[in-house]
Amino acid sequence: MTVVIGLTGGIASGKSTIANMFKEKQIPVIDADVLSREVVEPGQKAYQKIVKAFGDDILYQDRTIDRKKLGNVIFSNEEAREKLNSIVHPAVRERMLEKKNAFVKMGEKVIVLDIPLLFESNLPHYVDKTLVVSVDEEVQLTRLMERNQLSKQEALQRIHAQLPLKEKAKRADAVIHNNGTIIQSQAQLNDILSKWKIL
Ligand SMILES: CC(C)(COP(=O)(O)OP(=O)(O)OC[C@H]1O[C@@H](n2cnc3c(N)ncnc32)[C@H](O)[C@@H]1O)[C@@H](O)C(=O)NCCC(=O)NCCS
Ligand SMILES: Nc1ncnc2c1ncn2[C@@H]1O[C@H](COP(=O)(O)OP(=O)(O)OP(=O)(O)O)[C@@H](O)[C@H]1O
Repeated sequence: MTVVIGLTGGIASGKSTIANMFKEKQIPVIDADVLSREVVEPGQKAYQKIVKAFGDDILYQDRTIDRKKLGNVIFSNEEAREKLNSIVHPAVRERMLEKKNAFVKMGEKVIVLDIPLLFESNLPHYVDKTLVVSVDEEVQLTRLMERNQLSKQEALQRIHAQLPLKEKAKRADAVIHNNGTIIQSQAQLNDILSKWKIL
């Protein structure tokens, strides 16, 4: 039997940081953000649809997608965001399930799906356990502004494009509070995995 863990949280709350801890334990991680980049490469079906919907303005000169520009469009306009989601999400889900099934066939006992929008997209049925990485909003804001070089307003728009972290935490099977040090978060992860009798 394979246990599938759905790793989620808010933008810049620390999902990739926790995903790396799983990888260090030789547990495979399938990252929806990585897949969402692959499915919009030129030549892919979703790429054509995005160019049709958003025009050449969101392309670099070599016709690849300028993600910063597209991000500015969709995080300031809910209708545009829903349009992009409707193009990208089905392709991501298809690839994610293919990859998950391949790991199951290989006999992996634990698989992690890192899905930022797990709750927003109603995907908890894809997984056996949900794990939310949470932080206080001030910490999230500071880390997001620093990592992505965003203004406060831009960062807040991105945070508010998602379900509040408190709501995600309420729905989760377990929560890692990532306000402290990485070592403290690592200890929380180890406790959760031993409670779940994984490792
Ligand atoms: C808008 C895009 C081009 C910005 O690209 P960029 O490289 O700057 O960011 P990246 O893809 O690494 O996403 C960073 C984080 O933003 C948040 N985020 C991304 N897209 C969305 C969205 N549609 N709604 C809410 N939050 C989102 C997630 O927390 C994600 O982890 C890109 O995020 C995108 O194509 N989004 C639509 C697909 C999507 O929903 N991806 C997230 C999960 S599949
Ligand atoms: N406990 C921590 N202490 C200090 N910095 C941290 C901690 N956890 C994560 N960070 C930093 O915060 C930023 C966001 O973390 P990370 O990239 O893991 O988040 P994420 O949830 O995967 O983000 P996104 O979904 O937006 O890609 C990164 O710059 C990371 O180095």
